[in-house]
Amino acid sequence: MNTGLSARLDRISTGGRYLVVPMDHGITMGPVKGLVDLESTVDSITRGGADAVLTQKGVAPRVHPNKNGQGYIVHLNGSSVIGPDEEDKRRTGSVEEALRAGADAVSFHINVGSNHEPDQLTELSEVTETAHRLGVPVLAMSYARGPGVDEHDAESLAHAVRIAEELGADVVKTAYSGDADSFERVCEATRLPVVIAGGSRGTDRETAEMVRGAMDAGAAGVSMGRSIFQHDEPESITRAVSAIIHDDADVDAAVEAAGLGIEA
Ligand SMILES: CC(=O)[C@@H](O)[C@H](O)C[C@H](N)C(=O)O
Ligand SMILES: O=CC(=O)COP(=O)(O)O
Repeated sequence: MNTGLSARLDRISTGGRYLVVPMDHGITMGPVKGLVDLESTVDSITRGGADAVLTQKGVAPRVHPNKNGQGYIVHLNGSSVIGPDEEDKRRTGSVEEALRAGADAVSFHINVGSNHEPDQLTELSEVTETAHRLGVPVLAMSYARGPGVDEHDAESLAHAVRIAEELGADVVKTAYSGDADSFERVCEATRLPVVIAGGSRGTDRETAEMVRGAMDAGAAGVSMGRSIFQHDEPESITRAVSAIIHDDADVDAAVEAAGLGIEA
């Protein structure tokens, strides 16, 4: 048994449920709302109930003093929207660097269906080998993304999450298919805990309904970035999402308990 790996998984989750807030978008999108004052955002979302925050290695010194003892994941590849091909995620760090940056886990993004899929499958496989040798869990961000690929098609998402398991990941994140019935098919495709990305920010109710639907379909939580870190009240929206993930709250109770009853 890999005791280091399971101990570290416990640091980024609560009772097998995951509320991870990724903030690696500084490479993808630049210093967007919520990422300029990263320190304050990290403090708010960890006070609101996030199990872990996720960033690229360079900003680790800005994360640690503000994460209120919660978990930390370092992301190991990236690309930008102004670069030649956003789907071409390139390595930005190693597992060893992530450990030196104080990570409890690493994450790696693959675009299943893109022109870069072959290289990304090899790289994810290499990352899981190194990480497991060092007792470090791997969160695979496995998207169905590429020319002619429907990013929300349940069959494609099921294939994407299955690839993550086949390559040795411990947790897999993918996009939500849009409803609980179709997302059940995605969760059934793998034994891994499945967490959903949020995508671009919607209303509070839309965010809560997406999380509730995913949990009803068998998901283990979220790796939700923009819907949380771009919110005017990141601590409150984190509380709402946490109520659904950690306390099985329904949408109305979660939104109201977080003080978000009136839609912004
Ligand atoms: C900006 C996006 O479309 C996201 O889905 C990213 O691809 C996911 C990831 N967090 C990133 O910024 O690379
Ligand atoms: O790393 C990025 C994610 O996990 C998802 O980010 P989003 O902003 O919720 O799509």
